[in-house]
Amino acid sequence: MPAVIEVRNLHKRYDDKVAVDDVSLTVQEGEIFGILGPNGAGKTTTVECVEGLRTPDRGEIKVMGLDPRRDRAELTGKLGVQLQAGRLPDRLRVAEALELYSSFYPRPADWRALMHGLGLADKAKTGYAKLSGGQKQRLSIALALVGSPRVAILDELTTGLDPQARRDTWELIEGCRSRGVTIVLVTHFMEEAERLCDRVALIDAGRVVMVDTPAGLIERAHIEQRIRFRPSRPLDDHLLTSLPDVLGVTRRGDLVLVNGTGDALTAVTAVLARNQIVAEGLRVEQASLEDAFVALTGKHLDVTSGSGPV
Ligand SMILES: Nc1ncnc2c1ncn2[C@@H]1O[C@H](COP(=O)(O)OP(=O)(O)OP(=O)(O)O)[C@@H](O)[C@H]1O
Repeated sequence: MPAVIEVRNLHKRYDDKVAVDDVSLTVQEGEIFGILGPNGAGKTTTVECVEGLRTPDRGEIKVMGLDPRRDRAELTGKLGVQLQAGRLPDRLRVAEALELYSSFYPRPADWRALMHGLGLADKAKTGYAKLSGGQKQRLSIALALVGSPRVAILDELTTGLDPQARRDTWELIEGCRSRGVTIVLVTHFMEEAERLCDRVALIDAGRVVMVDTPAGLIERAHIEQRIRFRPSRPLDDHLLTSLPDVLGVTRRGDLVLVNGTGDALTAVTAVLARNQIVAEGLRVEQASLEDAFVALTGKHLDVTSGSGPV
């Protein structure tokens, strides 16, 4: 598959803050490529350089063989970019915005179909300022896709959407992929990355930690078991972290989550029994992308913006 985006040794700093520190990425034609990482990892800066909105300090970027800054005019129409919130005039109505944007492109998509597909039809005559956060978000996705781009870059695709709208949006994005659109998806929703992305780049502190399929990342993190339970008495994590089969221990409320290799379950239950601790609600689960992220970076993603199950 040919590469549609190539980023080589990208560096970008803001004053004394290094935001992107030697990032290299290749996005192949027709894939959904996820960029996943915690807040402040440098995801947005990276894609803004790819979009030509920021000038890198160093490095090389090619989008469909073009330079995002020098060849900006030529890229318009081939590259769809999701607008950040609040970038439209307050009184511009949904249908007007879509019709206007579609008029900018030589081969636009059917904007009415996009409006329906994103659940905005009943808001066609509503001004931008009167839309809810989720509706603005959906409009920004529609505007990114209305030019029928070959490549779309979607930053925080479903942030602020309710579970149903999030699922609908995922379907829409899958529909785009099946029509051959290449999609770059910046997200910190693990479930979204796992469901949609063909490959994911894990980014942390301005660097690419690893690029692989979601399943490949999980495999590379060598997590074979994920055990969760509620201890009947206070439990010192060190009892578990000192076990050779345990890769990591995290807490979620009163739940203890243990990632481990093949024999972790036996080792954990033995140590709990020795300490007269009952593992209430004990479950062994399949490792997720989130577990892989923690194992590979030693960090949790910031999930304050609500990556709960949908
Ligand atoms: N215009 C700016 N001026 C100064 N610092 C900035 C600017 N934009 C981003 N930064 C800093 O650069 C780092 C990377 O930010 P960036 O927005 O690229 O990260 P991100 O991974 O997209 O984060 P988030 O998920 O929170 O959007 C952060 O420390 C951020 O505070």
